[in-house]
Amino acid sequence: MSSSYFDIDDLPGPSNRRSTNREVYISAHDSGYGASVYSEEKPERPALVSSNTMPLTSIPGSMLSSGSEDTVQRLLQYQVQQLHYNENRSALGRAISTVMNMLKELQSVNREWPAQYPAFRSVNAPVNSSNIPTLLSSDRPAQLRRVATDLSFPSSNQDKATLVSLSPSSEVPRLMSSQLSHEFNVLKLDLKLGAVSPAELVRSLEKSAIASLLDGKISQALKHLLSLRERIEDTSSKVLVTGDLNAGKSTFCNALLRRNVLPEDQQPCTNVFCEVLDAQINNGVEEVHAIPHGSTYNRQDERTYDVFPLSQLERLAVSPEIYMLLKIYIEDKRRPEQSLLRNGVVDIALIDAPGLNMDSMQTTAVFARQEEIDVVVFVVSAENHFTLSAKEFIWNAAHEKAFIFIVVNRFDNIRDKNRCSRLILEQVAKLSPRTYNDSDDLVHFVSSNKVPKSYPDDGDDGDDNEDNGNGGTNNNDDDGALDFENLERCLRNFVLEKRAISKLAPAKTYLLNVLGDLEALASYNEQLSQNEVQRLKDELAHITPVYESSLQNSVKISEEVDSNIEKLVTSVYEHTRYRLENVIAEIGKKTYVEYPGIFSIYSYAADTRDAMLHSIQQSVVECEEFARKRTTSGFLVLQNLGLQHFQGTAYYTEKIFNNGLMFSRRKDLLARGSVSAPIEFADYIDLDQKQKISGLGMSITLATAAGTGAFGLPSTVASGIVKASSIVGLRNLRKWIVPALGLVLVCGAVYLISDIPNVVPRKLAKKLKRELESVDYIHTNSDRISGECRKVLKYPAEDLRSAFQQLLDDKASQKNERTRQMSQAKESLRYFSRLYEDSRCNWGMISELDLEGVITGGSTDV
Ligand SMILES: Nc1nc2c(ncn2[C@@H]2O[C@H](COP(=O)(O)OP(=O)(O)OP(=O)(O)O)[C@@H](O)[C@H]2O)c(=O)[nH]1
Repeated sequence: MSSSYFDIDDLPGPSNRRSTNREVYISAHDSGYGASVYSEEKPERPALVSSNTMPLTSIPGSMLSSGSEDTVQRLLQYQVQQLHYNENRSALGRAISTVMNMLKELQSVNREWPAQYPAFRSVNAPVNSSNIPTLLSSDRPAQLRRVATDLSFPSSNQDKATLVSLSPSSEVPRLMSSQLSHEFNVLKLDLKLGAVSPAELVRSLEKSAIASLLDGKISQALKHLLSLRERIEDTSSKVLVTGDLNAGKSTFCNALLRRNVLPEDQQPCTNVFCEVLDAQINNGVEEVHAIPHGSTYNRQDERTYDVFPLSQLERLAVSPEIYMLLKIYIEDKRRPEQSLLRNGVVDIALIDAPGLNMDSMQTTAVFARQEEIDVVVFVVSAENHFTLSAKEFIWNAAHEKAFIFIVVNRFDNIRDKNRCSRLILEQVAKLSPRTYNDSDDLVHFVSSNKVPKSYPDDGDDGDDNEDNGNGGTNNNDDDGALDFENLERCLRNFVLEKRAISKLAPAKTYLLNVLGDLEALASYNEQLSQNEVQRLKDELAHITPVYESSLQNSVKISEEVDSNIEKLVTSVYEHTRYRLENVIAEIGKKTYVEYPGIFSIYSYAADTRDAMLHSIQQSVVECEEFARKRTTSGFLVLQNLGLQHFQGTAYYTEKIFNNGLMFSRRKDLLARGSVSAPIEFADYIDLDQKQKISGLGMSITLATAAGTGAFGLPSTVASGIVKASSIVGLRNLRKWIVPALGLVLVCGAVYLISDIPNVVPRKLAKKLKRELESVDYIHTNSDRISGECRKVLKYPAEDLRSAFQQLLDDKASQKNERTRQMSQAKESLRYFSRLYEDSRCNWGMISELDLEGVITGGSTDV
């Protein structure tokens, strides 16, 4: 039996190499719930969908013993089918868990490192990127696959999309042109904003905004997977019976149930959807649960429905204004192989829909599209053939891939049965060629009111086996019963087969779509991560040597700068010391001011002292000037170093050096008046012993010379006097001593006074030297001047060092940042590679699940 009974010719064409292959899958496996994805290579991973052995529903011994060989064989087939169904169901259940875990992991990864999302470009949109031609050069037409489990076809104006990169061309993954040129299904972002194309939007949106949109999509997918899991775990199956007004839908349902449950009338009588279920579900109690509009039915909660006895059904079925659905629990006492509701394999619920008219059409169409409806049985009156509403409904259903089983009822009223069936089949062929091809299984001509009921007491009016008077009957009752039995068998098979498809196929298709999207997303991000790792590697390869050489330079230059500054400082110190030592050693050795005479000796001394101090101070100024020059040249050397390494960068800025500001704070001691050398009386007289003696000797000599000279006595006379004194005796000598001493004193005084011009400079020089020595003047000044050089040069040196430090800090932070990014990119690469492999592998395994494999083919085998 084919998998789909209506045309799939209008499915979109293949979109790319992989999609092309997937199309093979689609055409072979599409069950009307959207296309699938395809993997060329067989997965190598351990089987996600390993065989599972669900216990077979045991066949009651009574059935085996009481049933015919045919019945036993049929039951065995049901069991095998059920086993296959269970295997697929549990495999899909596990696959759903696996994919949910993958999605959850992606969600958490995406929150930490936003995943990149490829942009799609409409094939009609202008191409402006240089990498686009490769994307468009593919010889396949772009296409869309249907999204998720949505039954509707994509409209013709839906985006036909091709992938384009949102990254710079250097980062364009190589896979994009070949493998990613399809649009996402489940994880497709809803990017529609006026005239802006999704591709432009993707490009313009922040990475984080894309990530949060993707996050939302993942959450939706997780939710949907949960509902799919619930769906595949649901063991029941729902059959919707619909058709024209008065076609005999209720009668057909009753015939299937072998019991008059639903109200039948020549007048339209079913206005509310009636769902007939096995009373076992309702603890074996036969009753009606009428669900009012707006209420969500929960059998455990009586507030969600009203309870009525079965006898009230006729009244309830015509109260659409109060109730939207009637759940009718009835007991089917027939054997499982006969019962439809409780057949030992699957719990089937029959839903009798109101007859189709313009009002009910939409509602029924929506109802038929519901996920839980596994099969739609369309009842058409053999007398009326297909009405317009019927054609419209079947046409739409065909396009929506709902599975339709056609029952041509009231066949007993037809005289020329062959002509009738030929005409009806011709109509079916036009409406749905596939259904026509399988018409043996899918189109049945019956007379529902001729089916004998097991419960004649259920309000049966007794005309079950009689003509209802609507026309003559040429139908042989036995033939009719056989026809109906055949219909039942086909319907049962059809339900079982379609249940596998309607319940499991959406899960399979959705999983394949999610995995296809994950694979594409992973592949894209894997490639981006690879590019990122390579880019970071290149950057690190560039940054690391720069950092290391900057570090070495920085240490070397810092040491050089320190040593050069110290050399300069030492040279300035030594120069200053040498200069001051010389100057100080020389003071007192020359005449500084003219001696103005005995009456101005104080000013003479003061002027001499000031001149001496000035000469010292002058040399200090010269030393400072020398230091300024040396410091300026030192500054320039440092600045050149800075410019050499950092010109044009923000690390170093050129500065102007004003050496005139040097020594403005720390003044020379003399300038500060610390060395004052006050003038004292002693500064005029040199009482030094040696000087004194020599002075006195000199004065005697002078006195002698003066005496003799003054008194006109020759020196020989004087010595003669001395000799004479020794001859003349002490008395005579006494007469001479006083005048002689007076003479000596006068001579001494004359000498001292005359020596003042010499004594003052000498004494002051001595005094100054002593005072300068006491304050360690030479060292202090040398230290002050050289220290100022060090202090001043400290600033450009610091600037240079800080420039190096900033450069190093920058390089170090760049290096650290790149290293951090690298580890992230590697982590991301690992993750996306794994996601890619897992997605591919799981996709391959799920795609191999054959949901219909065991079906033995409708009525022919059973
Ligand atoms: N002769 C004949 N009459 C039938 C057959 N099936 C149903 N009827 C009669 O057709 C009339 C309508 O049957 P219903 O089962 O109420 O039809 P329906 O399609 O459920 O009606 P609405 O739901 O109200 O649209 C009843 O009088 C039935 O007895 C049949 O196979 N042969």
